Amino acid sequence: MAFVSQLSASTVRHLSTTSVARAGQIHEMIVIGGGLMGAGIAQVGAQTGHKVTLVDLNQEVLDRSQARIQASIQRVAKKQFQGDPSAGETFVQSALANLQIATQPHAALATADLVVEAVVENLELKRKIFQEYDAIAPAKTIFASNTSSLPIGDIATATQRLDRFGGLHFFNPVPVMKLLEVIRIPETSDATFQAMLDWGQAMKKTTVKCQDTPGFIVNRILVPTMMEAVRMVERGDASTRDVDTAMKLGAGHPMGPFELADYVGLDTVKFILDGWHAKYPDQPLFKPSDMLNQLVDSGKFGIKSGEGFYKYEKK
Ligand SMILES: CCCCCCCCCCCCC[C@H](O)CC(=O)SCCNC(=O)CCNC(=O)[C@H](O)C(C)(C)COP(=O)(O)OP(=O)(O)OC[C@H]1O[C@@H](n2cnc3c(N)ncnc32)[C@H](O)[C@@H]1OP(=O)(O)O
Ligand SMILES: NC(=O)c1ccc[n+]([C@@H]2O[C@H](COP(=O)([O-])OP(=O)(O)OC[C@H]3O[C@@H](n4cnc5c(N)ncnc54)[C@H](O)[C@@H]3O)[C@@H](O)[C@H]2O)c1
Repeated sequence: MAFVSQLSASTVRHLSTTSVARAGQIHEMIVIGGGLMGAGIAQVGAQTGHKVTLVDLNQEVLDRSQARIQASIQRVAKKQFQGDPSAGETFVQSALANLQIATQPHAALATADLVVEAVVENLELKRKIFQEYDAIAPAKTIFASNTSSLPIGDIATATQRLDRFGGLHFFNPVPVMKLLEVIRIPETSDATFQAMLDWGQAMKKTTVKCQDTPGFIVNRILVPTMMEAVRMVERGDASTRDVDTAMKLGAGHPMGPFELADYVGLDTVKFILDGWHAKYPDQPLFKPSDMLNQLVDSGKFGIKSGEGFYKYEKK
């Protein structure tokens, strides 16, 4: 991350106290990673009146994120302001005015109350980013990861601010899914945890609290269910299509497990599965899946690449 190294420590004033942004006082936020999740988090932040800076590796990726955000805000406005297009347009324009994009975070980091990281599911990358941000962020800034499967504590120890570190786990698609899991590590201070919960409410999400336990709440239950679906197909018990149909019509899920995997992104699904297999090698459910590996090896990442378990029309 050359851009962070370019900063001299003296360009950003470090506060001498370790007080965090007070509860309900998170106004300025940085989202690192403008992919599926980061773009959604940035969008909802901007829609709910936060000053947001979205950071990614290059302008091309950021332009794609911005286009996705614009299209999604339009959908939200159409739904929320049915029959009042002028109010809808005001909503869209004020949300967009709250959103900046940047390949370098330093200007925003000088005053940020919160940094939410949503880069690819790779522990070393997340640790490296947080270590670099920690050296230049003010003391008040709370750091949080949107990781699906990595222990928050393993990411947080790259920083000197364990008391101001937590997990903020959103669900895909962020503008639609109402849940936010708020995770604390043993060192997270009560003030930090409360600030994250209050922020979740300001983001108009329903928050649930969880300790730093594998998969938090949803993925602890969802991942084994999805893996059981893979094992069924591998054994030849049923087809992917029939498993999906069964779970939608018989269990009331909006998407079947293979549709959901394509929606999440098979590259991300593989990161999660490989990580859990490395951590729990004796758990047969998390053993690598040839079916999944072959798709990822051939660049079939699901909806985002146009093909995964199913084929999709390019948007
Ligand atoms: C099996 C393979 C391998 C398994 C390996 C195991 C590894 C497991 C990996 C686990 C991954 C975990 C990932 C993460 O940590 C946790 C998650 O996020 S899990 C995912 C959670 N999400 C879901 O479960 C989504 C379920 N699906 C739905 O709810 C719906 O299908 C949908 C996505 C909302 C889409 O609904 P549809 O009705 O199909 O489609 P519409 O287009 O009509 O949309 C409905 C409604 O929503 C609005 N909308 C949809 N998308 C957006 C958007 N991006 N922005 C704004 N608005 C959106 C749309 O306008 C519609 O509104 P309406 O018109 O109805 O008012
Ligand atoms: N996809 C989901 O359904 C989902 C749901 C909840 C949580 N998550 C978690 O959210 C995180 C992001 O997942 P995603 O699906 O948005 O991934 P994604 O691949 O869509 O996006 C990741 C983004 O990170 C950017 N990036 C990579 N390295 C970077 C760096 N050094 N600095 C800045 N940006 C960088 C990439 O360019 C990309 O735009 C992962 O930890 C994932 O586990 C994913």
